Amino acid sequence: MCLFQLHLQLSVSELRIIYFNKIFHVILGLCGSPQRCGGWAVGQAACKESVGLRIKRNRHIRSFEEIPHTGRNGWVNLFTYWRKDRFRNLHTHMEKTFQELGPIYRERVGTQNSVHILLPADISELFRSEGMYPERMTFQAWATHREIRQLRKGIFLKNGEEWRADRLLLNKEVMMTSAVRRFLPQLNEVAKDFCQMLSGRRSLTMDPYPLPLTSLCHSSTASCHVLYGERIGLFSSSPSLEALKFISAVERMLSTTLPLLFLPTRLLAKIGAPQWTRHAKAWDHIFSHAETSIQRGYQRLSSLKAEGVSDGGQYPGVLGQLLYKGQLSLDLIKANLTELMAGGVDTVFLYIIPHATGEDSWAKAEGDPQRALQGAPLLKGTIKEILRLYPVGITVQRYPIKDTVLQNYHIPAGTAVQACLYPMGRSPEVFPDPLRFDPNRWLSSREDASGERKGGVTDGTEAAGFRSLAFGFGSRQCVGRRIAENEMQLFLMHILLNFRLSVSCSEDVETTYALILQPRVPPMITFHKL
Ligand code: HEM
Repeated sequence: MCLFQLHLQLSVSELRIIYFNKIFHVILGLCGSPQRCGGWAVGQAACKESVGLRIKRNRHIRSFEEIPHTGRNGWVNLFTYWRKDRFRNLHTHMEKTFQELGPIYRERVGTQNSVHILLPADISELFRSEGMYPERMTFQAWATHREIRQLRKGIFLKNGEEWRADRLLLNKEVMMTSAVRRFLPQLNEVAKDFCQMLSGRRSLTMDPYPLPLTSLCHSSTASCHVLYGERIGLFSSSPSLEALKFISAVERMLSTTLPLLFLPTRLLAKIGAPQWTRHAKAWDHIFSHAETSIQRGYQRLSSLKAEGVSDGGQYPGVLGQLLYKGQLSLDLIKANLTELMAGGVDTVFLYIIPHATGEDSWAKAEGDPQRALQGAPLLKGTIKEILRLYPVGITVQRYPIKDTVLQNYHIPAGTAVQACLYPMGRSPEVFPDPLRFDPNRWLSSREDASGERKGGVTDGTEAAGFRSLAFGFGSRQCVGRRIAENEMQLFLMHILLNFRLSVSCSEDVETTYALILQPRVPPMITFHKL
């Protein structure tokens, strides 16, 4: 699942963030709270050693029960969540709780009990105990929908060997460098067409409310082009009804997921509760859209094959690649592409308000999108910086497969642990001057564990690689990552090549959480044709 949130504003000499400029409290030090753990610094130092070593050397590992917590009764907590409308402010609630309790805390909400961490050293420790088949917390409502409708699950919902088998096949189509090379021209074409669509007038001011829709249109068009090898028809003056209905179904699916997170979905389904019915109907629509696209793609490829016509070297989309290879059944192709398509659409809120970065990589690359992106490190840094401050998904969750130690507390195998990205991105312990928007902080030459560049690094440990985690980490990280990153960078590059942008006001813009992090009110943006 996923969404782009780019929100910058021009300044004379540097890119400066303005969109979400609410000043949040920085993470406080450790002193004061009686529940606070033995020491943040101690824990960080300890995490540089292996868990095994620490267990031997440190005779004072504290018990799980001693981890600072927000209250023992999950139902009282759930009631407080509801009373204080905390579901929509989960990210700021987490940030405040870290400030009060230190770098690790437990929270029980309803029947869910999880440990929260934010320091890269601890997240790197969590990564080391995730095993060969990493698992996330499940969206039970999504799983219930597949079970009730007797549909196959895709990688988002699968676990164990079944997940790994599908995931390895999909990695070849969307994550590997050879795959990226194949689909870059599709993404480039969509980004160019989007600019073309905006180019009709010398200057165009976009109302905040259609803007998210426009962004969704861009992202879904890009994902659709890569996944199915066809355009979804959203960039014309009269976008196709089918495409608009699909987008609205994805929006409904997302907005109805959150309230179902802490409720027994099977029971709700049995009694036909309206919350459930709305959710299930939205998924039904998403599946029927995928079915139609797959049928169309299948027929197109079959007729080309029957006529002995080659595709002329044209990329047939992930669908075509999977069909040609025949390693996944049609049911599984459908299950996975539906999840990929929903994942690709739900995220893209692209509010890019930058000034020209001074990078002339496009001219130097002579129209080759791959070369252009390679020559534009600041674009990459910009995207990372935005996702640092406004991660789409506010946490990444794992269940360690072996007992581990975090911040000197014993964490039994199987505990739900949430790496909290939003508080991490704003922590001065992790990023110097965290509220400053500075893409340059990512321009270091060092690489992290996933081959990505590190940013604003404050120490030289392996954990330094665990700072840019908006796409998750390890083998379960976002499978759409390469699509998303390249789509965002190309979009940003084409916008910069064609427009100067400005934002009408510099007032604070607050964020809200609705399964993904969103702006409460998107800003008004003007595109001035260059
Ligand atoms: C800004 C864009 C995006 C962000 C920030 C994002 C973020 C994430 C995150 C944090 C995860 C969980 C990773 C983990 O547990 O370690 C995830 C998983 C996933 N994402 Fe994305 N995503 C984005 C775009 C996309 C796109 C474009 C697609 C599809 C084309 C996609 C499809 C998926 C799928 C299918 C999974 C589940 C992978 C698995 O369980 O193996 N995402 N995403």
